[in-house]
Amino acid sequence: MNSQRIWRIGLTGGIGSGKSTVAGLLARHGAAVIDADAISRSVTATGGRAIAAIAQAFGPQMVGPDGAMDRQAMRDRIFQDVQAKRQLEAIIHPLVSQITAEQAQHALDTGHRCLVFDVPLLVESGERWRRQVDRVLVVDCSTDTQRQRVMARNGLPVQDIDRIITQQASRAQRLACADVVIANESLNLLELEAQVSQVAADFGL
Ligand SMILES: CC(C)(COP(=O)(O)OP(=O)(O)OC[C@H]1O[C@@H](n2cnc3c(N)ncnc32)[C@H](O)[C@@H]1O)[C@@H](O)C(=O)NCCC(=O)NCCS
Ligand SMILES: Nc1ncnc2c1ncn2[C@@H]1O[C@H](COP(=O)(O)OP(=O)(O)OP(=O)(O)O)[C@@H](O)[C@H]1O
Repeated sequence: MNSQRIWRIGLTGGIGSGKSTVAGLLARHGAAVIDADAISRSVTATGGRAIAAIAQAFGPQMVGPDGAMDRQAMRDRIFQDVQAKRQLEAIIHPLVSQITAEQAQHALDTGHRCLVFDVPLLVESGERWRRQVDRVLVVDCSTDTQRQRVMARNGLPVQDIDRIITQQASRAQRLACADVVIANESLNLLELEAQVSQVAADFGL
């Protein structure tokens, strides 16, 4: 493929699929990674741009004494109440879009030719994200592997993980949107690196 062209890659996958790991590997190949989860965390951290709106919509108890959103309380709330989830997304997603666009412009200005948008909810967003990217790269694994990885990573109880998984697009829906799939199942990290190197080469990295 032409190494001079600009590639905008939408990287997505279910919770614990390995998106951030793949994003980190693509960054090592020279991609500029724009991480929607990290931006979402920054706007809900102490002094973040979403804090005032969150306190207004959910009550001041949803903001801790440090001025950051109480993430555990919010997780417990939104994955049990679809209305609350929509309300939080309506506050956070426009900010994420705005900061994403700023970071993408900065990446282009500093000479990057491959931009990777790490967006957990790319498929769920319908056309909103898909029309902004040239290719959709899905990191895929079984639901059981998702559970095991998330439990090992942050000790979330399995019923909480399952609640999140059921609120996300299904594996089949995600695969139906994919232009490229990284099958991150029964692979050790070296084997994953090899798959990512192949994908990176296809995008001029
Ligand atoms: C629910 C929150 C408080 C949980 O925080 P926590 O620190 O436990 O997890 P973290 O932010 O690292 O997210 C982990 C994963 O949860 C899943 N997840 C997060 N938000 C959502 C959501 N709105 N719908 C479905 N899955 C979600 C994603 O797979 C994500 O990668 C937080 O994720 C949040 O503020 N979510 C709303 C904003 C959002 O939609 N973020 C997703 C991408 S912009
Ligand atoms: N092939 C693999 N072998 C072993 N561990 C892996 C592999 N892929 C990912 N992991 C581990 O699984 C966990 C989840 O991976 P990662 O954080 O990249 O997923 P994610 O899709 O970004 O998750 P989330 O949506 O929750 O942010 C991490 O601890 C990571 O190190």
